[in-house]
Amino acid sequence: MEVEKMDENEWKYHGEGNQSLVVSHCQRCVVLRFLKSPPNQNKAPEEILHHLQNIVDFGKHVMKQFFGENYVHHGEIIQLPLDFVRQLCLKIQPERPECRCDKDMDTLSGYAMCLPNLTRLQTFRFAEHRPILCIEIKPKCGFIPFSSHVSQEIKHKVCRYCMHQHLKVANGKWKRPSKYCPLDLFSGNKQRMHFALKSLLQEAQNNLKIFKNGELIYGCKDDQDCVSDWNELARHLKPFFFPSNGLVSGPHCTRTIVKELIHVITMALLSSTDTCRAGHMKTVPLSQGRSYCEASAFNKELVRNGKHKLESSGLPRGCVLYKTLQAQMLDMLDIEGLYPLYSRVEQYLEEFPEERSTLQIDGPYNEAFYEKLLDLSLEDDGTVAFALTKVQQYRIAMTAKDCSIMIALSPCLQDECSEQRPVVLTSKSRFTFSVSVLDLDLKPYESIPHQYKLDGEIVNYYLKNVQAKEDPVMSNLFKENEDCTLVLHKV
Ligand SMILES: O=P(O)(O)O[C@@H]1[C@@H](OP(=O)(O)O)[C@H](OP(=O)(O)O)[C@H](O)[C@H](OP(=O)(O)O)[C@H]1OP(=O)(O)O
Ligand SMILES: Nc1ncnc2c1ncn2[C@@H]1O[C@H](COP(=O)(O)OP(=O)(O)OP(=O)(O)O)[C@@H](O)[C@H]1O
Repeated sequence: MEVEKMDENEWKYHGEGNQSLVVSHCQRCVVLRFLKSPPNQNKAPEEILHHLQNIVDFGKHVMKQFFGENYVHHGEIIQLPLDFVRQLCLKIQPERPECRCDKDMDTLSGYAMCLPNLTRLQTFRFAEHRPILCIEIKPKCGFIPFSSHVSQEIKHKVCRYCMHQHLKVANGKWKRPSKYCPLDLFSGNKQRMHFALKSLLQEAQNNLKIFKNGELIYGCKDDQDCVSDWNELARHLKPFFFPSNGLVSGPHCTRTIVKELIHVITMALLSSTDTCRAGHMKTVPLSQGRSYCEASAFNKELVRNGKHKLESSGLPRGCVLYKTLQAQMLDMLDIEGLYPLYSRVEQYLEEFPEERSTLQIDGPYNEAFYEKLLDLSLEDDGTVAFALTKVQQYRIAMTAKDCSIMIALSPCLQDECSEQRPVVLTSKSRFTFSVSVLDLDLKPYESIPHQYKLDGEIVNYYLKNVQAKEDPVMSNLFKENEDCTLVLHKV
C-alpha cells in the first residue's frame, strides 16, 4: 500500500468493537484496524506501536499454533500520514453507533493494522468480482466449568452466556434475552446447532452479523432493540441460494432460505480445513463437565416433552469450533481457582517489580511464550512459575471466549470447484468457502480482577432473580433427570 497517497475518500466505516475501529477500502479487499481509547486518555505513539506489535506477534506466534495457518490473519502494522487519519476520523464519525462513541479512534499515533477484509475474502484465486456472503459469529464460551474450585453449584449446570443474558437485559444492554446457548452450537449435534443458529438469527445481539459483498445486511448496528426482519434477509439471500429464481416469495420461501443458510453455516463450522501445531494438545477431554446447559431453551423443550437425553455428537477434531473450544478450555481452574494464583503473581511482582518483563506479562508474545503455555499440569507446587502459567493460559482462554468466526461463501459452478477448496452444497447451489477467526487480541493481565468480580455478579444475579423464581415443575423435572447411582450393600 502506498501510504503517501492515502485518500480518505477511498475508505469507509466498516465496524467496531470495544477496543478497535475498522475501516474498509472501497475497492480493494483490505481493512485498517485502529485502536480506540477513552477521550483524553490517549496513549503515546510508542505505546500504541508496542500494543499493535504485541497483537501481531500474538496472532503470528501463538494463535496460529492453536488454530492453524489458514484460520488466523495476523496482519501487519502500517504507519499512516496523520493528516489522512484525522480526515478519515472526521469522515466516519457520523457512521459510528452512538453506543460505541464512549471511546475515540486513535488519531495521534498514525499507526494501524492492515488486514485482509475477511468479509470479502476471495475463496477463488482468480475470481475478482464474484458475489460474497459472509457470516460473522461471536460464539462465546462453549463449555460449563468442570473445575472443583467452583463454589456455586449453578455454575456446573447453567452456562455463563445464559446466566449473563439476564444481567445484560436487567442492565439495559439488550431489550430481550436470546435463546442462543453456546453449548448447543458447540455440541456438534446438527439439531442442536440448528436451534442455536436459528436463535442467533432471531436475536442477533452482538453475536451475529451477515455481510453481502462486504456490506452489513443483518445484525445489530446501533440500538439494543434491533428488529430481525427475516423477509428482508431472505430477499438478500435468494440470489445465492436460488439463483434461477425458482422459488416464489412468501413465508415458505423465507423459511426455506433461512434453513439453507443455517445448513451452510453448520457445514462450514464442522468442516476441517486446517491443521495446526497445537492440534495434538488436548487441553481437556471434551467429555469432561456437562455437555448441555440446563437453561438452554432447546434443552428445556426436550425436558418438557419428556425426553431427557440430550445428544452431543462431538466436534470433528480439525473444525474451527473444536479448535476454539480447546483454546477456551485452557481455563481449567475457572476464575475462582485462578484468582488466588493471580494474587500469588501479584504479590511476587509487588516485591520484584523488575521481574515483570522477564515473566513476559506484557509480551513479547514469541515462541518462548507459546512453549510455556503447553504445560497443562494442574499440580500446584506453590511456585510463582505454576501460578504464572495458569494465568497466561487463562488469558488465552478468555481471548478464545471472545473471538469471532467469519465464514465467507461464494457461489461456484460444479466444473469450477477446485480440489483444494472446500465446498458446501445446498438444494439448488454450491459454494466454496473459507473460515477465519478474528479479534484474537490477548486479554490483558489487568482484567483478571474484573473477571473475578463480574463472575460473582453474573452468578448472584441469576441465583437471586432467575433461579429463585424458576418454575418449580421444571426444577423437579431436572431433578428426575439427574444421574443416580445404585449402591448395593452386602446383606
Ligand atoms: O465479559 P463478557 O463476556 O461480557 O465479554 C465482553 C464483551 O461483551 P459481550 O458479553 O460479548 O457482549 C464485549 O463486547 P461488546 O463491547 O459488548 O460488544 C467486549 O468484547 C469485551 O472485550 P474487551 O474487554 O473490550 O477486550 C468482553 O470482555 P472480556 O470478558 O472478554 O474481557
Ligand atoms: N479483518 C477484518 N475483515 C473484515 N471485518 C473485520 C476485520 N476485523 C474486524 N472486522 C469487523 O470489525 C468488527 C470489530 O472488530 P473487532 O472485533 O476486532 O473489534 P474489537 O474492538 O477488538 O472487539 P471487542 O469488542 O470484542 O473487543 C468485527 O466485529 C468485524 O465485523
